[in-house]
Amino acid sequence: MSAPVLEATNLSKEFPVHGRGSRGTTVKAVQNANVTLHKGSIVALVGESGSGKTTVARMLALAYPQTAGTIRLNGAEVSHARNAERSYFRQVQLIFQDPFASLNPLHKVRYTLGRALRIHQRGLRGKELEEQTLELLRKVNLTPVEQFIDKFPHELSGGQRQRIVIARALAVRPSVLLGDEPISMLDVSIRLDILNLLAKLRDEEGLALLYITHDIASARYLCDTIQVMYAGQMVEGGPRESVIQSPKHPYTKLLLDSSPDPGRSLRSGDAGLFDVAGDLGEPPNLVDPPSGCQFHPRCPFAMDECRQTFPERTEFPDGQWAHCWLHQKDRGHVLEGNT
Ligand SMILES: Nc1ncnc2c1ncn2[C@@H]1O[C@H](COP(=O)(O)OP(=O)(O)OP(=O)(O)O)[C@@H](O)[C@H]1O
Repeated sequence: MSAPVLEATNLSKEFPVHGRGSRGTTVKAVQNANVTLHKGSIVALVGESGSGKTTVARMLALAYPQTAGTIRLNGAEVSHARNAERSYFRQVQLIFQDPFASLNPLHKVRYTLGRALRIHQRGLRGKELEEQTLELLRKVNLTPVEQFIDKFPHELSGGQRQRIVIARALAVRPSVLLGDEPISMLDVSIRLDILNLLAKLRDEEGLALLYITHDIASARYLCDTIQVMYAGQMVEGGPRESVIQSPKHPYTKLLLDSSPDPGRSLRSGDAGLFDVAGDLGEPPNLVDPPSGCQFHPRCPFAMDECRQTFPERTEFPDGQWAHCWLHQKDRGHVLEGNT
């Protein structure tokens, strides 16, 4: 495999808690997270609400400084010198959940995209600017392009707005897209179209993508690699089918069991698709998280070790890995079956 485009190692984030009596208290939002993104490949970061996915994305986008850990873009550690940051911001683009909030309601598509294009190509104007704007609209499948270029955000549907947000990100020719739940606020009927667009951008533009979701079925549909987060800790990861067919962490198994059948065809148009069903129970309080593996209070297989120490990473032959004491204790077989 080619060298990583973006690589984060042992990233941690603690947020200070404000208020009376909370001096020195922090929310341990992310602990020792590793993410590696390659050109032409999509990694899913899957976990329930509050597991730290957005915080990881924001650290990767330099929107939050990390408490610990390193980020490397094309092998070079991220420097906070102003010029270096500017180049980083161009190469790493973040796409949010809500396409309406991401667009200025007073600006037409032509202005929004033109402005982004000129960030990368300062002298761009006139016919060339128009041509490149139209080309961006084609790339995100908003055709016939003439119908869209002079629209305001409120004249577009949610899916069309998210395509404009993606086109604006592409305008600066990034190498990495970070999509934070990019389909979760869209109508079910168009979610698949946006996932297909992201897949096309991976294949045709060679982008490296991080796809953040609470829904493992959409991760399976889109992504090459899946990583699972629980309460700020990365608990499992690996090639998509290995993680889905043979989860190595009890939390991944719970997510799969609570999800609408991830094996069901996404072409079925099932309205419930991409929404986690079932009761996953309460995630822990990250101000005072459980010791050891944070999943242990909910884990049917919890042992003494789980309460004491977060387990080392166990590697499996096909690139799958997990942090779970079951494997350290040769008890991984208890996870087999029923997924
Ligand atoms: N700015 C902040 N200040 C304090 N705590 C924060 C801040 N941002 C996030 N947190 C806390 O960090 C933890 C992780 O939050 P985060 O938003 O990263 O999770 P998430 O998996 O993206 O969830 P969601 O899908 O709901 O956005 C949560 O406990 C959250 O309350």
